[in-house]
Amino acid sequence: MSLWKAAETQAATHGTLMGASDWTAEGVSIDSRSIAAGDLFIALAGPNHDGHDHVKAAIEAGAVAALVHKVPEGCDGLPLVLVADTMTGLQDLAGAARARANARIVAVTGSVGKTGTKEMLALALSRQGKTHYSVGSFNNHWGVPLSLARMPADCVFAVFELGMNHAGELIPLTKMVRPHVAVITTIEAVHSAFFATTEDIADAKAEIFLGVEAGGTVILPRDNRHFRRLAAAAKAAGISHRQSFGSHIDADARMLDCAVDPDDTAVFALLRDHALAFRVGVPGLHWGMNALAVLLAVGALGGDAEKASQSLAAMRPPKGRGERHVVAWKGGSIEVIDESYNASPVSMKAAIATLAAARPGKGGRRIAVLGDMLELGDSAPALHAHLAEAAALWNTDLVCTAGPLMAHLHQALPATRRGIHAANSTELAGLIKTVIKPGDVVVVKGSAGSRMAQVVKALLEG
Ligand SMILES: CC(=O)N[C@H]1[C@@H](OP(=O)(O)OP(=O)(O)OC[C@H]2O[C@@H](n3ccc(=O)[nH]c3=O)[C@H](O)[C@@H]2O)O[C@H](CO)[C@@H](O)[C@@H]1O[C@H](C)C(=O)N[C@@H](C)C(=O)N[C@H](CCC(=O)N[C@@H](CCC[C@@H](N)C(=O)O)C(=O)O)C(=O)O
Ligand SMILES: Nc1ncnc2c1ncn2[C@@H]1O[C@H](COP(=O)(O)OP(=O)(O)OP(=O)(O)O)[C@@H](O)[C@H]1O
Ligand SMILES: C[C@@H](N)C(=O)N[C@H](C)C(=O)O
Repeated sequence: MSLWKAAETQAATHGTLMGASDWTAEGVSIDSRSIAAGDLFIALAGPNHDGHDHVKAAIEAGAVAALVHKVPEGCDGLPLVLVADTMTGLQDLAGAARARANARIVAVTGSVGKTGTKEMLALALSRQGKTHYSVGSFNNHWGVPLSLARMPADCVFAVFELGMNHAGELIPLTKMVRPHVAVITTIEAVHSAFFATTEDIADAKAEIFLGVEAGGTVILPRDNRHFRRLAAAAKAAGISHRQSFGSHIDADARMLDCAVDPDDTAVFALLRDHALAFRVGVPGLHWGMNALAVLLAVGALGGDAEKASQSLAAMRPPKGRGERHVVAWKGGSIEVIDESYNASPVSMKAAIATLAAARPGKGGRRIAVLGDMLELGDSAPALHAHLAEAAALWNTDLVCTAGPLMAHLHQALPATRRGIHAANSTELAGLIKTVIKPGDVVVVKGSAGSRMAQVVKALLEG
């Protein structure tokens, strides 16, 4: 598949072609360590490396050419596109991809649920037309232009995830993507160290409206306490098509009932006046709610929402966001639920609530193994301690903890639920095997920086 011919790349980036100029790139990459044959490699400067030092390696690994702002040593004669600045070059390529596209485009933001919702949209839309979507959580000033630059000219739908942790960051991203539909999953105290109030978080998420195409649609969380603020911001941005999802009686996609099972989630909903029953292949009320946003977005893009609802049974959790593993354990087995990708108060509570639906084996327990939640500012100790209430509400049998912030939860737990506490995840990874018994279901969660993936690894080793 031809994505960027040399001449198209030159025109998009106003660059100078050097070396061979008859190449056609089938993909775009910014990382020599994961080059696919046929990629165009873009050499970016980051905090740890300068991609220019890896141009030769990228071409040896199969890149057809590299976009550079200087010719690295030993790269004379290689196929290059020389530009003034490679970051601007990537953005220019993204802009050219957007300009030539006929796709109907949806962009997803929100305090949590962006990646899961993006993946559900990708799954549902792929069954209705050629769909391009961002990989992983590529949602920032590098990830969004890279994902756009990778968009094939002939796709019917495209799905992008937009992230921020400071005010102002979404504006350039949404103006680059120019979505026809913008989804806000929810507004919560995530990255709250960088905001004075959740109103400020809502305002920063509402920046996504500023790039929505004329005649576009916004999909908003009806049950969220900032719903009216978001709706007013959308109106102020000139967007007249505003739809909502939630349990609220006025929601366009209204949750009537949701049954969380060990393996998946059954949703009964009203899509305006049309009743729908469908399953999402991941357990959790939050997955059911996010699915309603997906159905509205599919409809607003011109797709078939009912067909989309039936696609979602095939959904599987993205890496570190609820992946389930059955592990042989001391003559029996345990179930490990890997939620180690990230954590915030709202997603911790959702994980604890979902654990209640798990089915331990004979004599087994429901155990939460939790690492510090980061980027929460001064309220972090209290927000950690408050999780004791969620554990009580959802009858978690035992809570093991790691990290200085989780020490506050450890103290707040009643003795009956209080498991071991370790200074950090490395220490907990060494201790956890002494606690877990056959039949247990164990959810492991913490912020990426808390490295609870080490605990998951220890458990998977059996
Ligand atoms: C630029 C880049 O992608 N870096 C990734 C790279 O980092 P590395 O440590 O290697 O060094 P550099 O960044 O300095 O490298 C510069 C370039 O050199 C390339 N390179 C390096 C070595 C080599 O041998 N060959 C090379 O070609 C390199 O690829 C660079 O192009 O690798 C790391 C390990 O895989 C990556 O973690 C690192 O990724 C960075 C962090 C990144 O942001 N990547 C984006 C593509 C992205 O979208 N990543 C998302 C996570 C985004 C995120 O956290 N979003 C926040 C909200 C955003 C807020 C905003 N303010 C912000 O901080 O950006 C959220 O809450 O969701 C993902 O990985 O899923
Ligand atoms: N609506 C929701 N309410 C509560 N928790 C949620 C909700 N949606 C997703 N989650 C949980 O939040 C965590 C992160 O999910 P996901 O990766 O989809 O969010 P994200 O916004 O993309 O995160 P990031 O900004 O780190 O990329 C997971 O544990 C997921 O189960
Ligand atoms: C890294 C970013 N995607 C994120 O989600 N950060 C929070 C604080 C986390 O890692 O849990």
